[in-house]
Amino acid sequence: MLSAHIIRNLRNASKLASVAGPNADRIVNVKWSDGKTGEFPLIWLRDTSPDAATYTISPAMTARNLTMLEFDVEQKARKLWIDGDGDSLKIEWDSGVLSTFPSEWLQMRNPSDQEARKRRRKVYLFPEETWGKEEIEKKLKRFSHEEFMKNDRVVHDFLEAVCIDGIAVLKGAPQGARGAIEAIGDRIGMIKRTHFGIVFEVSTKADASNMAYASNGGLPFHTDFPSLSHPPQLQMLHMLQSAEEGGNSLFVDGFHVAEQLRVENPEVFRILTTHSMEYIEEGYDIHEINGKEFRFDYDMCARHKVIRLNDEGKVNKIQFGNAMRSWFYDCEPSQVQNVYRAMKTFTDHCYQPRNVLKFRLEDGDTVLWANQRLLHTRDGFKNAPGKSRTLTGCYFDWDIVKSRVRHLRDKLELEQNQPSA
Ligand SMILES: C[N+](C)(C)CCCC(=O)O
Ligand SMILES: O=C(O)CCC(=O)C(=O)O
Ligand SMILES: [Fe+2]
Repeated sequence: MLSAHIIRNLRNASKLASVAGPNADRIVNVKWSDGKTGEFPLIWLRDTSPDAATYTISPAMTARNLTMLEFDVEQKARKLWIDGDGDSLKIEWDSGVLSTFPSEWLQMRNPSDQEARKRRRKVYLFPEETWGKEEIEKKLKRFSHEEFMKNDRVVHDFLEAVCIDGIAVLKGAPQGARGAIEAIGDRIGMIKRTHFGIVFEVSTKADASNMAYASNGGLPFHTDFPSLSHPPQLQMLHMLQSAEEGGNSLFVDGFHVAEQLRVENPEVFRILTTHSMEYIEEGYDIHEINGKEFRFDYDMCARHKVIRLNDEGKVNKIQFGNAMRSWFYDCEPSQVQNVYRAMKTFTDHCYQPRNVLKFRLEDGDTVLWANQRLLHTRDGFKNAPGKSRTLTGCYFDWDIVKSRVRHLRDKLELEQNQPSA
């Protein structure tokens, strides 16, 4: 949908000066009065034409009517011209459809403008930099829980920080009151349910279903649920009752550690990016669903590389958890020793003081982070008499979190907003 922000820009857009083509490559050349130029593929102009024959646009949906089965990708235009004193490009197609492309519409989508393409790529909200201790201590964003609950701009800024820095904090929810996770979850959109329920509670329990529930001991750095082939992409924890001593939260940017290893220890980097580790998680968890106690039995098994690279060779996922790591190494026995050396070096890097962010969640504080980027843990703790350290938590997936950021950019008319159809 065109937001008011875009409509306002439309009025300020510079005028179209001329149109030429299509040429032999079926490119239409456009010039603006300020000297800017644009190369627009003719078939793309037909396909994206902002009109009711091409798109169904209603308040609840924008969707293309054209089907690829029927779409003639060789179709031609009868006539192209600049209309309304340079306000728009008009194209009359052989089929009879008439398209109108406002000047600003073309400028924002100009396929030959590198700036426009760069701007567009930001829509994926990928992190641009990794961090070590010093960087994150300077830039870690903290917002008031109360402001988050009532101010959409704070929701946007908080979630944007989580996308870019991989972590952000909400301070000062009502102390000792349950329901913060649910309330924040509603404000974000949709919690991701796992075999530990919608909202889980971290406290020391009998018949613990997880190491975090088993004792007041510290835990090793891990990402949650390497046992799943699609582990939750984000994790949130809220401190209900902090420990008397210890129980600090520790985080490390796994992307940063991976980049260090790429430079400082290429052989370890090679092993961790090529050798899959297997993780198993067998047991059951009892949690509440719809007010009733619910037991879920599971036998999870998945394999991941500790460091996963995307097609361009950039680090894009980290999975590691020693508690669930299995006995199976799908390689020649002679390679196993080096796999262990690599895991050990990776873990040593995670614990290097230059990499670790450590802070204490006070009662009423919440932290949200990227579970496929950061590794996290807590240190050991001692409870005050009768006061058992308790956190509540849940998971999210990026699609929901990023959708919320984009939606708010549109709703609040923020400058980062991008057009849809
Ligand atoms: C936090 N909790 C217990 C719900 C899940 C932890 C998953 C893991 O240990 O990988
Ligand atoms: O106890 C904590 O602070 C964190 C435990 C943990 O690793 C988790 O909940 O995933
Ligand atoms: Fe965890």
